[in-house]
Amino acid sequence: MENYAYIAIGSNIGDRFYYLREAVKMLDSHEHISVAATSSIYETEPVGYVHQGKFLNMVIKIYTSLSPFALLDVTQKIEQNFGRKREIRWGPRTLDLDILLYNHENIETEQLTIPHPRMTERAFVMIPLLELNRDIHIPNVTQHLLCLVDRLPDKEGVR
Ligand SMILES: Nc1nc2nc(S)n(CCO)c2c(=O)[nH]1
Repeated sequence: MENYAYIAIGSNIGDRFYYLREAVKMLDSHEHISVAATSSIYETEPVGYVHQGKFLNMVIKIYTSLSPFALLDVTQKIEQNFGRKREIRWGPRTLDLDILLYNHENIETEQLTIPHPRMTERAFVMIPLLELNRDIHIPNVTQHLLCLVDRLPDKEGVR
């Protein structure tokens, strides 16, 4: 299992704890995936489409020999297994699995964008993620911040 990935898990319908626990169990029981770490479970106010119930959110770290697209296929099958219907795009769902990071890779296709495009705007993702790894490197995000810093005019020491 030479690759690692971080996956965000959310649910805001039905037995939310059950859906989160089962999703982790199903991922860990996959022959090409092993769950290395799980964050605490957070209850969070819905963002985006606010007329819906509170979510339970968590983030897990996995090791996998699957490619990012094969991993996406597994996560989508698990969502479907729990009756995930993408009726309202931002609407309520029994289970949501989002691949946040896959090694240090940048992937941009119709089906899959990694790092997840909205992850840094979402406390319900960033808090559990930082709980697992406070030194997380988010490709193409931290570099923007670094290049901003580079743009500051040279200053002698401020002291
Ligand atoms: N708090 C919270 N709000 C959300 N809005 C959407 S869409 N989602 C689904 C994640 O894509 C969530 C979520 O998981 N948690």
